[in-house]
Amino acid sequence: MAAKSKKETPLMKQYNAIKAKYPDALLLFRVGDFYETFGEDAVKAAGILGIILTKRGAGSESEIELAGFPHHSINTYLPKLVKAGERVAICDQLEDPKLTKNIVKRGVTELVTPGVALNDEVLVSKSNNFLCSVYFDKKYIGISFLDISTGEFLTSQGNAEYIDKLLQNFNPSEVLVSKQKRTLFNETFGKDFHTFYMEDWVYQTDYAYETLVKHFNTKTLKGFGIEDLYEGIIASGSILHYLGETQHNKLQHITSISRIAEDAYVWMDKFTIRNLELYNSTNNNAVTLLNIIDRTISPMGGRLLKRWLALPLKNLDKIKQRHEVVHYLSNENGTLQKIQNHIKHIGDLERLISKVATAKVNPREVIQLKNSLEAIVPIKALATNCDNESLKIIGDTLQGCDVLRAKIKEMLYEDAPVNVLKGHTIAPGFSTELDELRGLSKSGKDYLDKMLQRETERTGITSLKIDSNNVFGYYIEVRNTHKDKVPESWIRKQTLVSAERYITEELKEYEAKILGAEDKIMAIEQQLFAELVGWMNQYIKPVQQNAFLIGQLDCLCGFAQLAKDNNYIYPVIDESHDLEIKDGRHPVIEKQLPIGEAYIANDVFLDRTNQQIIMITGPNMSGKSAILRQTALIVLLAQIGSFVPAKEARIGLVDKIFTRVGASDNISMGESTFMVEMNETASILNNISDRSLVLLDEIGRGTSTYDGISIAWAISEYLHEHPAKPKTLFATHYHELNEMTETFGRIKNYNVSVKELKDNVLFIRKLVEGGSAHSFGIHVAKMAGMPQQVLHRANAILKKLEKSHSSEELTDKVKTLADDMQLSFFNLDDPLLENIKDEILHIDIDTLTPVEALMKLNEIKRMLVKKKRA
Ligand SMILES: Nc1ncnc2c1ncn2[C@@H]1O[C@H](COP(=O)(O)OP(=O)(O)OP(=O)(O)O)[C@@H](O)[C@H]1O
Repeated sequence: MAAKSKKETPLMKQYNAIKAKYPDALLLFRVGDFYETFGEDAVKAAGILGIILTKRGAGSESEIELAGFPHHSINTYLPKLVKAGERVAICDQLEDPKLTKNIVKRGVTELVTPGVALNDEVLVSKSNNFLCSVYFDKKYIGISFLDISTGEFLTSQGNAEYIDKLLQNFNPSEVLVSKQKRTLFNETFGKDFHTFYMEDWVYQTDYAYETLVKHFNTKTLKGFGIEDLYEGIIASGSILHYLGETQHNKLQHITSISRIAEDAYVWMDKFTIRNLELYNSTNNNAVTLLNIIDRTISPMGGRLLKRWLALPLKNLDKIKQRHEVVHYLSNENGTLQKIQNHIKHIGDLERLISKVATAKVNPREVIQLKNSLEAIVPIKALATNCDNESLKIIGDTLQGCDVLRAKIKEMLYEDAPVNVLKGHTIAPGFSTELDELRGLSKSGKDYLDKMLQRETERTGITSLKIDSNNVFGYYIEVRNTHKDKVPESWIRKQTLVSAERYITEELKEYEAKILGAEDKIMAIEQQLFAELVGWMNQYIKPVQQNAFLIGQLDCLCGFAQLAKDNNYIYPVIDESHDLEIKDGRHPVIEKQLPIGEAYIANDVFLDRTNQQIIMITGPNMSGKSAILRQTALIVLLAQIGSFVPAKEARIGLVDKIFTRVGASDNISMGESTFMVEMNETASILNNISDRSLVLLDEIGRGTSTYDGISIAWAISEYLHEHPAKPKTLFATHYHELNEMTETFGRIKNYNVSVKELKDNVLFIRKLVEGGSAHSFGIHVAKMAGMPQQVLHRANAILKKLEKSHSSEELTDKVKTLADDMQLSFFNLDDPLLENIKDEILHIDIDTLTPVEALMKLNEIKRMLVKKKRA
């Protein structure tokens, strides 16, 4: 809020006027060498940054909270504010304070928000930082994503489920929504996103279209293939509008917009992405698939791999091309190593060139850009000479950018500084004027050295020193012991404890030359550097293209490296509907096992004629979920172009992967867990295709046993009878479902084998044909340290239950058993407990003294301790 007071100083008046324009941003107000915050902003900033909160005009009527930091610390403090979710308006001095008698003109030069950041400290190198905009229309929802730090701009449209999935995949840092759709957005997509609400008028077709064609300088949007995306266009236009509002007007690096083609990629809904823990996990410490497979070296590769993982391919040729490159590179170790070594020297090309476009690049970064492009030269040569078509194309398409590199080399010192004002930016030989001034400045300094020598000899003062400070420039310093030898012509300027400082006519003359030259040098260096950056803008597209190609190459090299390190194989991928995995492994679990423990590989075969649905039973912890997930992950890895953890794999192209895990700890949005589970499952049943892979893990367990069995049965039956005949793996505790094979020909029973020992089970973890007779939950309870009495009782109940056959009988049994349980709480089978019970019942409380009571208690305790030791 703006600070209000009757006695407003001119500065506060200016502050309040600017703040009123940015009411929802935290305003950093430049005053001299400081950025100040006032009022509520100051309270917030002090809290987030841990800086001191003081008061301006303390005690007076215009008292207001104040917190600030030195302007040069902006890169330390700004990211902290943005990471804390603040929108930060940076208000700078727009004129040189020395040149005006009035109050300095100030204005907001940039509005930094979580989705619009170019600052290295805010950005994570291997992650995109997407700003997103969502537009709700009657039929579809439009969405667009823009990463201003890399220039990527994408759009799409679809139903709520699809948009939800995209939001999950792209994980935007900030989502723009029209003010009027605030509630609708929260209801549809939840409240986890950092949202900003814009005026409704921004979301209009004509305005959006105009904004986009104006930005791209085209007549239509046809060339981008998004012309018919009515809702997508509105969402995209609104993003550009927002960038304008936040003072981001240098956007030449946003060179195109592309459509996220829904049909081109494997459909995975958000539950599946979550369940498979592809790149996020509900458990922060959990290792994700991305952690295991990411062998990329460059930031571009890291970001692209995430995208590939979110959008696995459905196009057979494209998948095969990637596999062929991985195959080639994993066999050509020398080439792989060489390419990877060169990639190590490539910086974040995409973000560097974006900084060029936004004029935020510094000299050192331009050198980095040049060196990165230099590292591409040998990569281009290696790829072009490869014996693989796709690599050759990458090699041919990579741009040498010779002129750009030569120009940077010609213009800049190799060790140019971060700050152009530090000097030593423009290389010698580029500008005659600059070289002359540098010569002058240097000769001026040489002259001073000579002068010092001459004066020392003339005066006989041995400790004579020439130095300079900000107050009176160059001076000669004489220690007190030699004061009497100072010539009369010298003018005394300053007296220190042990020395005096003088100036001379000659000294001042040369000072003017040196300082004048230095000021000019600085101005010329700044100007030439700005010219270079402006000139570099013509290279935005080729550099972006290089960045993309290097990202691809990096991902493919990463896959080859992964295949070698983790023993992955070349999967066969075809148009069939079969899925045949021999000795498949879970890529993440196999890496997490304790040393010495080997992952037990398993075969899985599914088709649409004989074995469409596999019903997997087995005790808890036996590895059912692992088999389900590894099957999905193997398919997914194959379709992003990677090799897979198996001995052999033949995969008929999959177009949708669904996984559902029965609700247990899955409570969300206030609905009952069972309801959530059923909703999620319903969405599968409504979307299946003949190329879908469905994985159901303990579906139905969120309700009572009989409900659960009935629902699981009905779902399996539906999937079996559905004309699409989707390939399905169903893990369940309900061994009753094994009976389905009698009626449904394409359902097959398997179980994850275990060996039953006397009173324990040994997990073999092999998937074998056949159902299992009962659940082993009690054994797991034992392993978990459940008290003996409970285990004992559970076994007794289980035995009785297993004897029953009809469901009615079963229900009756369960009921009587429950009654039994209540009545006989004390009637535990343990003879010791019986003894204790007797002891207690025989105590005559009326005649018992306190000491006797304690002794009795001690006796009981001893009985128990004895038992425990035995
Ligand atoms: N094939 C395997 N080889 C080695 N260890 C395995 C294998 N499969 C699973 N495990 C280990 O066993 C643990 C339990 O596996 P998983 O969660 O798949 O069991 P589950 O049968 O689904 O259990 P629940 O029914 O309780 O969900 C895993 O976390 C993993 O550590």
